[in-house]
Amino acid sequence: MPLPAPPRSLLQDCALFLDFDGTLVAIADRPDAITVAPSLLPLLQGLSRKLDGRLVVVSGRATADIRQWLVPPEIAVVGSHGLERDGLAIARPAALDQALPDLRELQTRHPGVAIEEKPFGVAIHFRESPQAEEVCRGAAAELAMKAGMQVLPGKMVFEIKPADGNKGTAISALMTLPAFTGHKPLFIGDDITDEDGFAAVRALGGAAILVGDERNTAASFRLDDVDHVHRWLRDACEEME
Ligand SMILES: O=P(O)(O)OC[C@H]1O[C@H](O[C@H]2O[C@H](CO)[C@@H](O)[C@H](O)[C@H]2O)[C@H](O)[C@@H](O)[C@@H]1O
Repeated sequence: MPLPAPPRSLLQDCALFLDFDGTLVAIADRPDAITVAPSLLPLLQGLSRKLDGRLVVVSGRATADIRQWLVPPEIAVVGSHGLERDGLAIARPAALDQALPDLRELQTRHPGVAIEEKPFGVAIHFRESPQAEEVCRGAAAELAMKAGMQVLPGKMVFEIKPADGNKGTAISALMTLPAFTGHKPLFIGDDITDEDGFAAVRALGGAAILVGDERNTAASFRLDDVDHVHRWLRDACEEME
C-alpha cells in the first residue's frame, strides 16, 4: 500500500523533530555544497514560536556543522545522530584519532572520497567516487571493529559512530523533558539513518513522515522531496491555531 500524504493536522500541538540533509535541504555532491533556501530559517523560527519551542533539528551532522547553516538559537539542534545532546556524556573513542591518517590516505588514493570528522565519529563519503564504495565499506568495517564502534550506512556514505545512541534514543529522551511531555512527537526524515527516529515516535504514539521514494519504512506518511516538505510545513503552520 503506498504511503499517504500527511494530514496538516499532524502539526497541531506536536513536538516536531526534523532531519536536515535530504529533508530540509536537498542532497548535494559534498556536505559543504548544500544550499539553504532563504525562506527556511524564518519558516523554522515561525514554527518553533507556534510550537512553544518544541522544534528540534536531529541531524547526523556534528552540531557545530549544523550551526553554520541554522544560526538562530531558537532552532534547537541535536547532532551526530543523537549523540550530541545534554545529559549524554560519551567520550571520543581513542581509536578514531589513530585511524585518521589511514583514512586521509584512503582519500588521497581515491580522489572524490571525502572524510568528514565529527566529535565522536567519522563519515566516509563516496558520492563523488562511487567506484570506491567497496573500499570505503571495508575501511569503515575495519575501523568499527578495531574501535568497538558501529557502521551506519547512509546516502553514499558510511558513518562510523559509537553505539551509545541514535536518533530514536535521542527523541525518546527529549520527549521526557517537561516542555515536550503530553505532546505527540512528529519526525520527518529521508534516510535509512532516520528509521530509528521513525520507530521511536511511532512507539510514543506519534507520527513519522518519510521524504522521498517509497521503501520499506516505519514511517506512516510520505512527502516527495525537500520542496514538498517546505510547502507542507508552511501550509500546516499557517493552519495552526
Ligand atoms: O541526519 P541528516 O541531517 O540527514 O545527515 C545525514 C548525513 O548528511 C550529510 O551527508 C549527506 O548529505 C551530503 C550533502 O547533501 C551528501 O553529499 C552526502 O552524500 C550525504 O550522505 C552529512 O555530511 C553527514 O555528516 C550526515 O550524517
